[in-house]
Amino acid sequence: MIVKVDNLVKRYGNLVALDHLNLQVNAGEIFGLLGPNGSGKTTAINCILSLLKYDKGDIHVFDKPMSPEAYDIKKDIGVVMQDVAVFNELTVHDNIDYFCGLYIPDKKERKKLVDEAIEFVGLSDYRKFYPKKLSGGLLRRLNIACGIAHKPKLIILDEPTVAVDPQSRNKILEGIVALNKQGATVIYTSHYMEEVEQICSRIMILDKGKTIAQGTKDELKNMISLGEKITVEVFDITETQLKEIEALPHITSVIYDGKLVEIRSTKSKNNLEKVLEYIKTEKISFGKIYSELPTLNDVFLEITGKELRD
Ligand SMILES: Nc1ncnc2c1ncn2[C@@H]1O[C@H](COP(=O)(O)OP(=O)(O)OP(=O)(O)O)[C@@H](O)[C@H]1O
Repeated sequence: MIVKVDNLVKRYGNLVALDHLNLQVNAGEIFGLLGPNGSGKTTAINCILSLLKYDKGDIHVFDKPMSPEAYDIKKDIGVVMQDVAVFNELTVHDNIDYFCGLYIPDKKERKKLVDEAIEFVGLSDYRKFYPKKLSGGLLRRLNIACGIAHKPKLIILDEPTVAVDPQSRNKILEGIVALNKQGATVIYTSHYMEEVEQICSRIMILDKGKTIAQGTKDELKNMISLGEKITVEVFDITETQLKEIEALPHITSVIYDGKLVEIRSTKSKNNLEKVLEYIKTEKISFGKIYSELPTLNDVFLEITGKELRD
């Protein structure tokens, strides 16, 4: 097991930031820690890294007890924190070289690793740039290169795409998948459910310091009763017709905002067909009609009663 956290409790004064958290990360996974702001993701990461003291619990990394002095463990971990931490006085190349040098003393070996990292995050054209001259997205990519250049076995990324342009975001996500394919185990925290769905092999959803669900994205979606959401663009529909749609088999709710009818149903075959049949029989004129499978936001919504997004 790469990381094992048992019954972790962390309090800040009276606030319980982590409430008996249990977590296991297996070799080769991209493990996603998904939760709204303030759910405890960063606190969990900081405890795993022994950056924070905690009130109760056990943490093992690479099957060894983690502690602030566990340097043999730390050398195999690459960390990319939420706030960019690079030296403004050093160029892109020299920043990466500096951080890589903390782990790799051999100059020749380090040169190869630094060049690879620069190439990997797509900063080849910016090697001699100072951080102040980089856009937010490029700066994040530099931050990532500094954390991963020494090819650690475990890479922990805490919300690496916050406030990043779509091009850099895609580059970052592709890079994480590539690092994983090269053999690194990854812990990825985010409050963007789409990203977590896209790259993570297993996901834990946190809320208020507690695990509310975990599994693959399909397992998570199977935990809830929502089967699909059907949306119909309708120009004119009566209250009675909306009630009749709601009374169709497997339909759990119908909401109309004056333009779109949102129909939620439980898991069952032919829901869309039945809705379409009704609309045709009633000669209701409609524009677009489409069906969507549940998202991780729906999972969060059904379990907690609130949206994942702020
Ligand atoms: N140093 C601190 N002192 C007091 N409270 C803190 C401290 N750090 C975090 N908290 C609180 O602990 C809870 C968990 O915060 P944490 O930063 O771990 O959440 P998060 O899921 O990482 O959120 P975000 O995405 O906003 O970073 C929040 O209520 C936060 O306000």
